[in-house]
Amino acid sequence: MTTFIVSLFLPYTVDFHDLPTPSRRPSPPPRLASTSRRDSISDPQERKASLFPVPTPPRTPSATADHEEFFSQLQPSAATHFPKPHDPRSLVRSDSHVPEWGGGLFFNQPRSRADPAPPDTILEYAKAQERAKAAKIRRTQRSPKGRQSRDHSTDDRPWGSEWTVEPAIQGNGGLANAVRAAVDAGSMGDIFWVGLIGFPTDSLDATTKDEIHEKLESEYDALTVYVSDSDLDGHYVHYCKTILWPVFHYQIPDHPKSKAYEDHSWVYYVHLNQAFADKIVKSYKRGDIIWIHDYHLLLVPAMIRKKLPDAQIGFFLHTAFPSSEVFRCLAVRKELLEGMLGANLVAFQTREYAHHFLQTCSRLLIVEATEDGVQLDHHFVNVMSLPIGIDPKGLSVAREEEEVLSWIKVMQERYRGKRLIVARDKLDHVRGVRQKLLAFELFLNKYPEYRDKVVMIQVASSTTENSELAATVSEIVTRIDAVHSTLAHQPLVFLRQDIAFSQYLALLSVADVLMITSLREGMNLTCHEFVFCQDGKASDKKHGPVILSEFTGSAAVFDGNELAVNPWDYQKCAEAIKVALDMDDVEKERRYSKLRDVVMHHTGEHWCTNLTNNLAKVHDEHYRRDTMSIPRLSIAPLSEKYRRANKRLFILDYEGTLASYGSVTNIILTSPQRVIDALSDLLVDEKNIVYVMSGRTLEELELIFSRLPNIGLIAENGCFVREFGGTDEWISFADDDKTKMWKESVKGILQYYVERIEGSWVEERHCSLIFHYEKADEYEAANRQAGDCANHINDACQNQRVRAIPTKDAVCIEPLDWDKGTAATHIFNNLRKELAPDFLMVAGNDRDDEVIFRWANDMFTNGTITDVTTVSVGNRNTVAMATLTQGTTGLISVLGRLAKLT
Ligand SMILES: O=P(O)(O)OC[C@H]1O[C@H](O[C@H]2O[C@H](CO)[C@@H](O)[C@H](O)[C@H]2O)[C@H](O)[C@@H](O)[C@@H]1O
Repeated sequence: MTTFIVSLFLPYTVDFHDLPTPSRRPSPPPRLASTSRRDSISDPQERKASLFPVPTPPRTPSATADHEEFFSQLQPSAATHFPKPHDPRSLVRSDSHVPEWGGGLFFNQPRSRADPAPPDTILEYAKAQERAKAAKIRRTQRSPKGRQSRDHSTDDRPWGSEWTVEPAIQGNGGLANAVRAAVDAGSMGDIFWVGLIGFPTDSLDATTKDEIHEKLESEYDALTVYVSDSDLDGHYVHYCKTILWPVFHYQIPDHPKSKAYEDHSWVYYVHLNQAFADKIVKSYKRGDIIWIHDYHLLLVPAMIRKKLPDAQIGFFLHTAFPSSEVFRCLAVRKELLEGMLGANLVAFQTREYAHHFLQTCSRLLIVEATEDGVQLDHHFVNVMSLPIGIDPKGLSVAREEEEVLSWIKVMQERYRGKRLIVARDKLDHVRGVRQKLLAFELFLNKYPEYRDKVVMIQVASSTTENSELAATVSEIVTRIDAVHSTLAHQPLVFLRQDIAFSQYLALLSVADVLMITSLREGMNLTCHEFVFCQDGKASDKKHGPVILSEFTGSAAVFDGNELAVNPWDYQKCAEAIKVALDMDDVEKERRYSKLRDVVMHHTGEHWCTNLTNNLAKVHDEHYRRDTMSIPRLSIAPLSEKYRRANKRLFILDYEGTLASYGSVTNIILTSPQRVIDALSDLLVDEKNIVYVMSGRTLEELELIFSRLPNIGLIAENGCFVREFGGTDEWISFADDDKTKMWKESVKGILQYYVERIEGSWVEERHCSLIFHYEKADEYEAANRQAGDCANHINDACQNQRVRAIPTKDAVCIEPLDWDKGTAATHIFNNLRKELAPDFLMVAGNDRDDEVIFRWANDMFTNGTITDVTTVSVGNRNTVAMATLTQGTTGLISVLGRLAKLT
């Protein structure tokens, strides 16, 4: 059994050695400040000028230039980008920030043969297509037979004779580190990476491609997908980067260029996704697990599902998932959702993104979405959230490296007496660098007393795609420098290029504050790395605070222990800087220990292992259900029974059966109006007696069903019954004194868990107690403790005739003697003789409905009721006679069809 980790880029690439390297430079060892350029200046005047440069004209601030030189002692190259440049399997940066795709930045690699300039209009696009076609024909005519791919119309260099496998610069470093950590810990088994090799490959001949494929497959457990340069360009540079990436980060592209491109680049997106699906299908063996990652490959799950109906497929989205109102702006939107829904399990970084996805499916695909997933016509797709994390073990080794330790010393010396605010972001609109600089500028204006004491070091690698943003940012940098720099101090160090890995770790270690102001971001592993590096093992203990945009996934996991900011609120961001700098040690410590707990618990390894376990579980449930012989509810025989009946009794569960789960006042995913309409249609027929059963209190049920005064109700899972026919009275089965006693004992136990699980709480109903932990800070830990809590109560309260049942995000404690089955018995026994039904239909969806299914099945087998139908809505294993996989919508439509029969 192998797990395929499918991601756009492999964690490996290839460096060709038969050509000169464009930007590779030998990496000098870190030098202490005394060896830096300005310290070598002997003339004191000149030295002073160098130390304290005067503000310079716009766009070339000298302060920055000075610092750039300082940091460029290890200017990024393959040798400085990775902690272990010659070990392709080693830890990499979580966030790679490659400024240019396919630019041959660190390695000798071919350039793209696709048309580099994105046409502005559809007309230009059509012309470009024509040109490309003609060029292809010319190339084919020139090439010798069988070697069509080896043509060099744009690049005649012979790529191929000598190359080595190197760690990839492109791609998702966080994913690579997480998988590696899980494999090393032995929790993943065999894996195969599936992805692109990280550069355009049209210039490679077939033999070289085969050789690379073979080496990566046999020595690096990696399957290379080859696509044409134009497919890759259209997919990545255009559809992904100009359409999906902005939209997923709440930036609706309305630039004319984007609009013109939308329809055309979609084709390339499809092609590339298909190439990935084909590769996986070809390599798949029964029992293999397929994990597809991120927004580049949204269509792959459904493409694989088409060919491999039983495969175990998981999909994880690393970016944010926007609200349905934003997602629906995409021209091709249903296809994207349907593509993702080919998986058994679709997972997100946070609950918010998962919830957005559920709502989007519900609204755009008109399917039923519950908290657990999406109910499609023939199957259920589970949806969950699980935040990715870093690899503390790997990072711990990396920061012990001599180079990192030297840089820590260098920086401590260089910035002695200053408070350092640091950040490393790609200069992309979504990272909010502009907003951060404006907030910093405001901070300097508002609090001049800090001007000489604070330095913000902002590393921001830019791309040509974002030249407008780069220019705007440059202006702000220049302004800050011109206004706030003095002879002795420059408060802003703005680096327009990336820094070496060792410098990055050193910077995180010596900083006082980290400031991240992304306008949206799936997670932000830089924060996690900062927290890890602040523990004082490699440098002085810092335990510095994190100023973090509330729009990042990391803010959701840090849960208020960061200094959360809205990046558009410059005033508040400026204040947050002050709060961070003024924070006393006790408060720092309090926050830091919480942040560190999160970082050390939500590691990449934990993420990988949990995703794999969850996928196995849901796949097993889906598969088991499919192979079980419980028939689907068949409407024709049910209609026949309905027609011939003289009196019909319906007992229908509410949440999860008639309506999706939700609070009484806020039922988001399914409107109860449809439920009310369906039930009132049934109630029109005098032959029908209808009861709704629920775990909710009598007051809640009265509220929900206020418009159906005749309806019978079963509240608190069988502890109360309001009889059919329009009475206001409730029959209570439980003894008040006994209830009071057991509640006292159970509350004592629950108190223990409430104190230990932050965010948990106890809801008291008339005859039951519910221990809720859906908002717990540490959800996984809470989940485990909830299991203990249930066992604890079941052991301790045996004599009090109560039981604790773990349900989703809660433990329900209720009396043993009263349940939906006993309520149904009561109802049936009390029906007057002339109302005795010869038709019974019971519908439920959860394990607490099994008892009433059993009761109803018995009524049929012992001949008490002629026609009985028990239906389980959803996909669980059940004793019901039939299942209804279309979910609540399916049940409502069945009831609607019955109500129309005469
Ligand atoms: O720029 P791309 O090649 O399109 O890749 C997108 C980004 O992927 C990685 O970030 C994503 O995954 C991270 C880990 O789960 C998460 O923290 C981040 O929010 C996601 O966007 C990669 O780290 C970025 O450099 C890429 O830009």
